[in-house]
Amino acid sequence: MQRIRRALIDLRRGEPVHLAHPEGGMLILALENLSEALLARARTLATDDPYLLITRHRAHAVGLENDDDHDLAMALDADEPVETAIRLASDRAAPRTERPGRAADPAEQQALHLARQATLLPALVALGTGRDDTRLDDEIRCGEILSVDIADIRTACIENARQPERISEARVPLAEAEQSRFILYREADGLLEHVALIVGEPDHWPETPALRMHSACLTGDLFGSLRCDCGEQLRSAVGTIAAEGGGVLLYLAQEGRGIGLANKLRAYGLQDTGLDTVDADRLLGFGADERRYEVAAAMLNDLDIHRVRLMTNNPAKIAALERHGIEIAGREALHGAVNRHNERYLTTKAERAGHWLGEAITNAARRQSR
Ligand SMILES: Nc1nc2c(ncn2[C@@H]2O[C@H](COP(=O)(O)OP(=O)(O)OP(=O)(O)O)[C@@H](O)[C@H]2O)c(=O)[nH]1
Ligand SMILES: [Zn+2]
Repeated sequence: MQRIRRALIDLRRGEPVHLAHPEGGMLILALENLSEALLARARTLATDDPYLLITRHRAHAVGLENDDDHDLAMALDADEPVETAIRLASDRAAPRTERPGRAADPAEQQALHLARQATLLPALVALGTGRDDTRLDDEIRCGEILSVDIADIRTACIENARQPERISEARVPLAEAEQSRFILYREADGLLEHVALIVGEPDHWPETPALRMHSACLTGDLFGSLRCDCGEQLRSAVGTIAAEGGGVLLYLAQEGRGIGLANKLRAYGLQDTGLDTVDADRLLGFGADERRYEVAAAMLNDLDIHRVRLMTNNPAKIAALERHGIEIAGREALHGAVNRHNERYLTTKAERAGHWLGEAITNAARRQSR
């Protein structure tokens, strides 16, 4: 797990990472850190030419032929590989291209998974490496290049989700809920931290406590952004939980529906050119919602909470918690105000992600389709 964590950090820092697998290995470079110098360094350690890996979402969004909806491996122009890679995969362009791609193999899919875990753009340049390349072996041995076993990526991800550890806690009176306690959990690889906000005294909670499972939104929660409804939902949830006699709010480090703040801001840029929130994420290479809820369920288990009334408009959250063994005894809606900046975002959530957003949004959607 330590090695996977270092792989994420190396990719984020613009270092090549070696993925070892039985049929040989590959060096991967994060597209968003790609430069002529980085590619030149990788070339000295690899046996094959560089090629590009992109997700099926990106392929679909830019209209590439991809019958079976696979992640794609694509050749790069031999003369200008860096430029072609950036043109084909970055958020700066959405080219139509006839360039043929082949389905990414399982190792390449895991490589893309690593880029997503690192909350980088999910696009990589890969170069095949030989079995007994002394130069590469030397760099790996002296720690210049990290080599991880491809099979370890998925295992590490699963183990991580199962073991968020309770690290510290404190009483923190809040404006909307004076009797509140923060408990901080850290995922096993040491990277992500999530908070459980305990409102009221658990011994005096209603038999089925209210739960708000809230994904981080720096722009909305902290700065009151008008582009979304998150800040209002957060504060109103805390107030409602307190008024109902107590319960819990999980504040999850899943900024931007799991794509990270950097990519959320990229997506906002694309939305300003006319795309909706789902299509913007797809163009960047992400699915409509990249969040997972194993960690949330593990935190609830640790808190000995197994049955809740969930405060959400999102059917996927209910399904995910039930899948992870939490009983949902009821749902409470949670609406923020609609304004001219968030109207389209909320309408898209209702129409494309099936959120139950009530009359205000149905009316807004009707107005937009006129
Ligand atoms: N990718 C992306 N994420 C966004 C955008 N606007 C808001 N978000 C993120 O969407 C998430 C919303 O989280 P929640 O309010 O917990 O979840 P929800 O899916 O809206 O469901 P509810 O429980 O009904 O609120 C946060 O992580 C925000 O950062 C956007 O335009 N693009
Ligand atoms: Zn938000």
